Amino acid sequence: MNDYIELRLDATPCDETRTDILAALLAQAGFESFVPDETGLTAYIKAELFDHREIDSLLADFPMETAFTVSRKLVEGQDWNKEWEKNYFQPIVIDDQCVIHSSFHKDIPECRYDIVIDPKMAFGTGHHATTSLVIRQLLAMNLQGLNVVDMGTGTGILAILATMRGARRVDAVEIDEFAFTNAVENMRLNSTETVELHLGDVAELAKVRNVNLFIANINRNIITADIAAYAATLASGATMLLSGFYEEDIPVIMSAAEPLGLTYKSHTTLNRWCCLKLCTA
Ligand SMILES: C[S@@+](CC[C@H](N)C(=O)[O-])C[C@H]1O[C@@H](n2cnc3c(N)ncnc32)[C@H](O)[C@@H]1O
Repeated sequence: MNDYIELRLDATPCDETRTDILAALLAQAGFESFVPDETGLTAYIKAELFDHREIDSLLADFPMETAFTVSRKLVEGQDWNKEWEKNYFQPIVIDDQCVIHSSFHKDIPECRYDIVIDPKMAFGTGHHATTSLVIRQLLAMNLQGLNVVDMGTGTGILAILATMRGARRVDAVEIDEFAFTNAVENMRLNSTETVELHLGDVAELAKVRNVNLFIANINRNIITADIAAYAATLASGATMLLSGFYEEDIPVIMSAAEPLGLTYKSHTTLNRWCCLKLCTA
């Protein structure tokens, strides 16, 4: 278990745009986990990767007029995950249909779909806008009998829900070894071990074909770089759900998608984040 630095950044003024930008910049600097609140953001990085000069220059170049107060402390590895989970991951209900909670939670609201996630360091508890936007789409669609890909599965949350919603085959791909291991555990917790988990990147799609629903909640740059390989897996009449980017990024995504025969169907947004639905002919 690693020791972590807990970095606390209070922003004045503070709003969701600022904490989102801050989290994105800190992610590039190696931070792994982010807990935004009304006054700022708490973020975590492995102690050996922490470089205060990088934080100073990142804040100096922050793109919006903002004053920051910064403090940090060392969090020893042993209890870190447990602390984080207990303090910050509360059960969440989406569209009155789907509850996501951890195995240690008590008094869980009853819902048609009950997903257990012990996230450790992986992304995907349903609390981030991008995850919940995709979950809402999955709850609204008929997934019965579909072949599904979940690219960038993180905790496996979307692959788990797709399986619960009746998908026939679900392939889930994750590049990060830690998240992959966590997804394996979460599949077991939800009895969804039928999900075919792949450790790797877009190259894992080489043998995947005839996909009816392709989900990728990653980020704009990876999606635009890899979308041709995503499109190559699709059956006719397939749907693609893309997230992990802002509404203003839609034209960039569409300029990569349209030459591949993918057309715009609709999009939903939450806190500027976007879930884009595309379809093939
Ligand atoms: C934003 S998280 C989404 C997690 C989960 N699917 C959700 O919706 O909450 C993106 C995930 O994609 C993974 N990832 C990043 N680049 C990737 C790539 N090129 N191929 C596969 N997975 C990737 C990250 O490690 C991370 O777990």
